[in-house]
Amino acid sequence: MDNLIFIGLPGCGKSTIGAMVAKALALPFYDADIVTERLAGETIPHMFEKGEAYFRIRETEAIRQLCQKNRCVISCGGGVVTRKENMALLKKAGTIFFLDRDVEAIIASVDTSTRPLLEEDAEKVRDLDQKRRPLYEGYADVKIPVGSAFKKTAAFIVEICNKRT
Ligand SMILES: Nc1ncnc2c1ncn2[C@@H]1O[C@H](COP(=O)(O)OP(=O)(O)O)[C@@H](O)[C@H]1O
Ligand SMILES: O=C(O)C1=C[C@@H](OP(=O)(O)O)[C@@H](O)[C@H](O)C1
Ligand SMILES: [Mg+2]
Repeated sequence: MDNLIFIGLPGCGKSTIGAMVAKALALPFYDADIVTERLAGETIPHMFEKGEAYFRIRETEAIRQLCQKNRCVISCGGGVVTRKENMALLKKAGTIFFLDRDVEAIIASVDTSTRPLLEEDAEKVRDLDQKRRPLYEGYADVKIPVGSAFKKTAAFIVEICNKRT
């Protein structure tokens, strides 16, 4: 309960900004992708070789475990919104922040080699944006615009959190 949870497109800054926010608020930080890799004992690209469905099952196991935590910062993988089960768990576990970064900015900077769904083609972020935007918007408690300076975005989120407590 009472966790800060980040969702949004791959490359929008969830992992980086989540870690910054956790540090500033002196809260534990968990990256769901890293927890998934640790639980499964294999990398994300390796899991995707067995199919996206296999990765999604492993991802849900990580989300289930993370949702037991209290007062932590949790950065999810971009596709967490594709399973209702994940979002039912996360909704109960804390406040959901949708990090909304311009798709073109993501395409210009994202590392495709570690993200199997982008398979060396960052343009695929456009399709993901079309499919997932309604989900990100629908599940968000708070929508945060992300500019080029992640530090500023993190500081803005910290300010919101400090005002709430
Ligand atoms: N401090 C920063 N300021 C601006 N852009 C950054 C910074 N750190 C990383 N990036 C860019 O943001 C992209 C996404 O970061 P990441 O946190 O991994 O996103 P996500 O976890 O949402 O996929 C990276 O590809 C990188 O180009
Ligand atoms: O958008 C997606 O479906 C995915 C996003 C990735 O996380 P990031 O959003 O941190 O890149 C990772 O979970 C996996 O490659 C699938
Ligand atoms: Mg990430």
